Amino acid sequence: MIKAVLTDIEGTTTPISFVKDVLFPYSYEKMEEFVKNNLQNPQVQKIIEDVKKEINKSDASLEEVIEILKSWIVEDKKITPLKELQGLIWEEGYKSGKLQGFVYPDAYNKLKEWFCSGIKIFIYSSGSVKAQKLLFSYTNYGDLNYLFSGYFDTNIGNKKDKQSYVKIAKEIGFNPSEILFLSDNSDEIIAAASAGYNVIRLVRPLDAEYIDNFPYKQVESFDEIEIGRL
Ligand SMILES: CSCCC(=O)C(=O)COP(=O)(O)O
Ligand SMILES: [Mg+2]
Repeated sequence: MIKAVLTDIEGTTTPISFVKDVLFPYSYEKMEEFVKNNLQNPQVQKIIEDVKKEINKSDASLEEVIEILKSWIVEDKKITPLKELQGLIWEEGYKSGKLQGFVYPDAYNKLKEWFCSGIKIFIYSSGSVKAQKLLFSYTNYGDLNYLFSGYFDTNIGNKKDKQSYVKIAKEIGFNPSEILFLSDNSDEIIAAASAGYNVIRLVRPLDAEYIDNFPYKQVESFDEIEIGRL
């Protein structure tokens, strides 16, 4: 019996285009100014040090660090210090009204239905926990954070790594067989399934295609998910 849902964001609750065409360009354009204006912020200082560690170059200049961060955005690298920094940059965008999170209507309706029936809902995204909370604070349906019992990002591990799902199950206190994981990414689906989760792959028509002979269920919308039937 499913008692908890763990869901991805990009390509699952939210269109890929919102992340790639709105959030990423915003962080790219603001990166240099934000880092230079926030050099006294201990979080930014730690992020800069983490980037230097990641590239194995302890004497990298600030300019080099900024260029690396920007190149990671272009390459859609899911590297933790970049994701942490993007969360800080997007905060100003959401708070000023320049950014508004988007959640698909079917995802909103189904998440609300599950929440009302006592299913615990958790988020697992490569975006930082701060970025996740911001996106769901400022959506087309208002603040949706009341729906969620917890949030996970790459600090718990890579989304394509089975161990990340093992750790999340332990942390949220459910057996993997009681959890349904939702994502558009087939590698993430396979990793979660190998940890014993129930899984469904989202195939949003504008974002993805059905994979032939994929061994797990694939759906276009949350409307097609009936938890009681799994
Ligand atoms: C939390 S909003 C930003 C999403 C993001 O930065 C990202 O890389 C999306 O990855 P996901 O794991 O949600 O597919
Ligand atoms: Mg995704």
